[in-house]
This record gives sequence, C-alpha cells and structure tokens, in this order.
Amino acid sequence: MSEASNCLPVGNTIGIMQHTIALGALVLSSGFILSQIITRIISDDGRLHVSALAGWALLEYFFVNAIYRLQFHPLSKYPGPWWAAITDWYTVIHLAKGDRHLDFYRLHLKHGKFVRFGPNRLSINSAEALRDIFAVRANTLKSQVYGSFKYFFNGIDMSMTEIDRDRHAFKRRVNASALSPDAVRNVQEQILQNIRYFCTQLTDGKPNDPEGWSAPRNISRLVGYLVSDIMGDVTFSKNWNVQRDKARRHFVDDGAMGTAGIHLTGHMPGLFFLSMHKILFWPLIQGVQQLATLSDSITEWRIAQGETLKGKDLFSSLLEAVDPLTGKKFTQGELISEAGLLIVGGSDTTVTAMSATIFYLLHNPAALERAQSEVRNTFSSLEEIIMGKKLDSCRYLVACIDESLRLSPPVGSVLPRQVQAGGLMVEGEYIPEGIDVGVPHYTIHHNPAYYSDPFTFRPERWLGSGEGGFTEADVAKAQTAFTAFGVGRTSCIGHYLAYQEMQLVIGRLLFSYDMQLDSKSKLGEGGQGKGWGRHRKGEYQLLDRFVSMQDGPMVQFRPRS
Ligand code: HEM
Repeated sequence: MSEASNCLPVGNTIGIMQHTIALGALVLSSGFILSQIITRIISDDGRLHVSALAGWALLEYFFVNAIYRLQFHPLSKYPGPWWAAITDWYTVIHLAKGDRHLDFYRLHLKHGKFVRFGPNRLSINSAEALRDIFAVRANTLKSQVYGSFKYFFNGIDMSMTEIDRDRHAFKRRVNASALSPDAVRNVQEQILQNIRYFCTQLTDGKPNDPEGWSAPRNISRLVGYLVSDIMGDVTFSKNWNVQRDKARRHFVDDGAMGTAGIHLTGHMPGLFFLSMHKILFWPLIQGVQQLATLSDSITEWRIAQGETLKGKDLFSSLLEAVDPLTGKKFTQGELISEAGLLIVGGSDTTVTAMSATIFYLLHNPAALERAQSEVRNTFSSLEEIIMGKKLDSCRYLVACIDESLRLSPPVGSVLPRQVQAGGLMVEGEYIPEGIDVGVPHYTIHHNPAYYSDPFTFRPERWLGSGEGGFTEADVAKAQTAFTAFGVGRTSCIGHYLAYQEMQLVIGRLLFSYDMQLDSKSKLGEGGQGKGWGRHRKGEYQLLDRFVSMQDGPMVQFRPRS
C-alpha cells in the first residue's frame, strides 16, 4: 500500500471536522452580517438602499455557494483543504508561489488517494487513474482551464488547448508529422551547430584555477539559451541568437512566465473582469504578451519566406497541412497559435529536464562516473556523437534522463480533464459530468507503490537488468506511473526531439569535459528553511507554474585529460 493511502482515515476525519467548523462559522457570520445589512438597507426614512441590497445579495450568494460546495456538492465527500473546496483561489495562489507540485504531494500524503483541490476539481494519485482519465476512449475532454489561451491569442486555440476532439486530432496529426523522428533527423545539423557553440563557450579557453577548472557556470541559464536557439532554428529556420546576444535573453523568461500566466488565468477566468489579471499578476501577464508578440512576428516572417524554406524546418509541415474535414489550410491566426505552442512546449520543459539530469549526475558521483564511461567507451570522437543507434545504445545515459524526469518532472502538477455527460469511473468511483480530474505528476512519481526509495536517484530502476535489485517487472510497474510527457490521446508529441536533444547535449558534455559542482554555490539544491518539501539537499528544486521554472546548478568544466 502506498505511503499516501495509509493516511486516508485520519485525513477524512480532519476533513469532516474542518467542514463542520467552516459551516458553523459561515452560518454565524452570515447571520451577523445579514442583521447588520438589514439595519442599513432600510434607511431612516424607511426606504430601501439599492447598493446595500445588491451588496447583501452578493454576500448571500457567496455564503450560500460556499455552504453548497462544502456540504452538498457531489465532491463534498472527498477530503482536501476546506478553502480549496470553496474557491479556485487556492490553486491560483499555489501557482503564483510555484509550489503546486509539493502541495499536491503534501495533500495526498495527508488525505490519501483522492484529494479535492478545487470546488470542481479532483486529484487522484494512482496509475489506474492515469489510464481511466487519459485513455484514448476515456469520457473526458481538456478542461476549460485550457480555454484562457484563446483570450491572449486572438480567440484561436493551439492544438494543446483545443477542446474540440476532431479539431484537436487534426492539429495533433500535423504537429506529430512535424516532430516525427524523420523530421527531427532532418534538422539534426541545425541542432548540432548550436550544441557545438554551447560546448565551446563553457570554458572560454581560460582555466579559472591551477587545476584547470572553468569559472562556475549557471547550467539552467546556459541550457535555456541553447534550447531557445535550437527551437528557433529547427522550428522556423530562424536562429534567435540568444546564446551570443545578451539583449535577446529575455526570450527564455518570456516563454516560462507566459505559460504560467495563461494557466493561472485559466483556473480563474473571473480575473479577466476589470483586467484584474493585469493588476494582480502583471509580470506573468507581461510574459504572455511578449510570447504572443513573438509568435505573431515569427509566423509573419516565416510565411514571408514562402517556398524558399520548404521542407527545411518543422513549421513547413504546418504551412502545408490541409484539414481533411474542411479542405482548408491553417489560417494565419491558427499558425500564430501553433507557433506559440512550439515555442513554449519545447523550451522550458527541455531546459528543466536537461538541467535536472546534470544536477542529479553531479550529486551522484557513481552515476556520473558510469555515464561518463559509457559515453567515452561508445564513441571515439566528439563528432561521432550524433542521433542514431550508437547514441541510443547508451542506455544508462537514457536511464539517468528518465530518473531525472521522474524526480523533477518539468510539468509537475495535474493536467486537468473534464468529465463528459454520462460520467467517468475512476478507480471504481463514479465521477459525475463537469468535474475536472487529473493525476499529479510529482506526487505519483514519488509514490512508493511504484517507486521504491522514491526520493533517491537510482537510474538502475529503468534498466531491469537486476542491478540494484530492479527486475523487468519493476521497470514495467515504474512505467505504468511515469507521466512526465503525459499519457494517451493528448500526450507530448515532442518527446523524440526532447530525448535526442538531451542525449546529444549531455552525451557531448560527458565526452568532452570533466564536471564538478561549484563548492561555493547551492543553487538548485533543497535545504532547511526553503519551504515545505524543499529540505532535501540532493533534490533539484523547481518552481511549478504548470511548466516548471528552475535555477542552477552552478557547474565548473575542465576539458577531459
Ligand atoms: C522534456 C521535455 C518535454 C516534456 C517533459 C513535455 C511534456 C509535455 C506534456 C506533459 C504534455 C501534455 C500537456 C497537456 O496535456 O496539457 C505535452 C504536450 C505537448 N508537447 Fe511536450 N514536453 C517536452 C518537450 C517537447 C518538445 C521538445 C516539443 C516540441 C516542440 C513539445 C511539443 C508538445 C506539443 C505539440 C504538445 C501538445 C500535444 C497535443 O496537442 O496533443 N514538447 N508535453
């Protein structure tokens, strides 16, 4: 039985007590406020004040709604924080804090397998739930949370936020062909050019100390610049020059902030009223606006290139595609939305995964040594490290990437899906229409029912060779709960590109350099006083805002002797 499910009865009792206390408090305060208002509604001359009446009606609406959500709503039997049951501000605040992944873990530890984390939202910590919710035929669609994307992108969805099944299927097919292994191999040279520059500027040719180590470099920043340049090149045939030009480095933050802003407003569309989203979360909304502007200008530029770049980049597939249902190509607005998706979908996710893998290798010297030997024994020169069977044969390297994706998933919380008419059975429980359901990635990746010793970096768990006591059956079990790229009908279609980038970059680093952590820096590490769940020194720390943000580690490089 999982660590989380052991705690279910305690969580339930506390939940019921909290509900009862909350209800009592609401009724008492409601009565008090009501009496106060009534005395003000009727003025001295005995006439009704309209504004007071409206205020009273609004308050009553909130109180009655809160009481309904706590006591009579179909989800009221599920445990969770009482104020999450009343309002989605609970989610918005954790999104802004960037600790949603940890909060889900804490809630499941306390309450068990099912947790209510919003008035209409349920999180379920099990591999069975992953299948029930995300299977191709599951009676679910993307949640309305994804609807906010349209607000910022001229009323047009990108494939990832498209709720309509047929339209999503078409857009997904187009992107899948743009990101197919053949298409990715076709743009290998563009990827390699950027990686070559990345590797050469790590040491600047000047050792920083007598032992030949370079000055400390912030890996997540450098990888961020690299991945931006790769995405610009392979997607639009346009190098954004982020690695070389400091003035262009805001690209990296804009994408991350933009995704966070879109997701946050998706949870609380009421924020659009009176532009509250701009007042309360301006840095995130500014990121969305920058992202929209970039998507707009790059699409216009790419269309203007016409036939000259045909077949040379991933966007070519999108420019050519024709919807079989309508016989129409993508409109310019749709292309802009897809450009937005490709920019953010392929950037921060890959940066987090790559930085996390380097972090875990450097915090686990035996793993670093093994990965290094594997790469150095497989290849005899740096330029031999290209996509293909030889690189894929470095299984330990891939296991290190998988283990890092498990421990620090770039998308750490739930991907909400809305149950459709007729309801959905999840883990044997009937969930009615209209409820958002999901599985929290960080939480299930640390569920001991699927991963023994869940907070320890053990790449062997993905090999199934018997090493470390992990058998084929353990690998199969681990895979049922692994959801870094999502699963099913809406899972990531960029995962081939992501793995190839990571294998190439980390493979080339391991081949060319010795690496060590800067002993003076703790960037990226956990530690006491950093917040709930952030105490583990050897765990790569993330700010979870749908797609995670990260900082560090600081690494020193020395050309291999
Ligand atoms: C380690 C790197 C990556 C991770 C962890 C990751 C993760 C994910 C996840 C969890 C989803 C599902 C999102 C949802 O349902 O809300 C997704 C979707 C998607 N990802 Fe990735 N991703 C990565 C890299 C990439 C790359 C390099 C691209 C290429 C541009 C990409 C393109 C996409 C697209 C187009 C979708 C939407 C699929 C659809 O419409 O059905 N991803 N990704």
